[in-house]
Amino acid sequence: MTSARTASARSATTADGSPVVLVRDLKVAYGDTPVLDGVDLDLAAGETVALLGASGSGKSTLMKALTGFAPITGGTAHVAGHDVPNLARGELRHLRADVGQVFQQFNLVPRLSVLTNVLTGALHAAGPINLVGGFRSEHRRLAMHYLDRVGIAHKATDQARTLSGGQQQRVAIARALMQQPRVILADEPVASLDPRLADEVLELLRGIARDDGIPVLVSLHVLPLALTHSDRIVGLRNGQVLVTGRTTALRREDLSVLYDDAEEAGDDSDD
Ligand SMILES: Nc1ncnc2c1ncn2[C@@H]1O[C@H](COP(=O)(O)OP(=O)(O)OP(=O)(O)O)[C@@H](O)[C@H]1O
Repeated sequence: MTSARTASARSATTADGSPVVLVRDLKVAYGDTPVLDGVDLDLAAGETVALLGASGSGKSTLMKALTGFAPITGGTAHVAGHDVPNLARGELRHLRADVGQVFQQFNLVPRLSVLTNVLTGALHAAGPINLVGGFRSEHRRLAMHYLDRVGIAHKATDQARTLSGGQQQRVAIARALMQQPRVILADEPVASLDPRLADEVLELLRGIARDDGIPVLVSLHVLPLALTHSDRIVGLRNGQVLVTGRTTALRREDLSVLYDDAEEAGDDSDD
């Protein structure tokens, strides 16, 4: 039987010290249509990498490819020690247990308590058999620890549906942490939040990367948010990496090539 692991983050580098995520020349195609065409990506312990690109550039597909949900047709992708393109079907569960995911829609169960929602994160690793007899006390302690980590322990017994969007996203992040992931992939995690809450949630994710050592890949539509809340930026255009570099070395103008034919890359305010 699987028992709750300790609250400390597991190593965010592989045994030889290489990045947790190492992608080279990755290609993804749906049928005859290429969607990713030669993408390179590294994610190392402690860093937050913002993934930018116009709608349809391939951001979600890249995230899906890293968790075995997109058809990889070439290149290599190592994620938390898993050789993604060559995984046997039964190994996918282990890959997905090592990858915490956060989405635009928080995907909480509205009528369940905040605590129970977080506890479901443990199922990724433990499997449904551990539902029999309910969650163990170690899991409950761990869930409270992570609720405290995201600043929302006082809401533990409230129904998830009663929380604000920003609070719900914090619960979703706590649920991802409950997996004790080796990496977090956050696909447009603040697209439904107002600018102040977006800042808070992105700082929370960055703090988790920095303080807990779990690298975060976060896709964003809004350039100023990426420039404020990331250590590095990877910019996709038509399935290729067009811009990449340390965030402090990039200016908004450097990134405009990602959006030349697209809508305005966005601002971080609604006005
Ligand atoms: N299951 C699928 N079958 C066929 N084509 C797909 C599939 N999923 C995505 N695509 C195509 O792949 C391209 C990249 O889509 P993707 O969702 O990765 O872009 P994105 O950068 O995440 O866009 P957005 O910012 O709008 O979410 C698009 O042209 C899309 O139509």
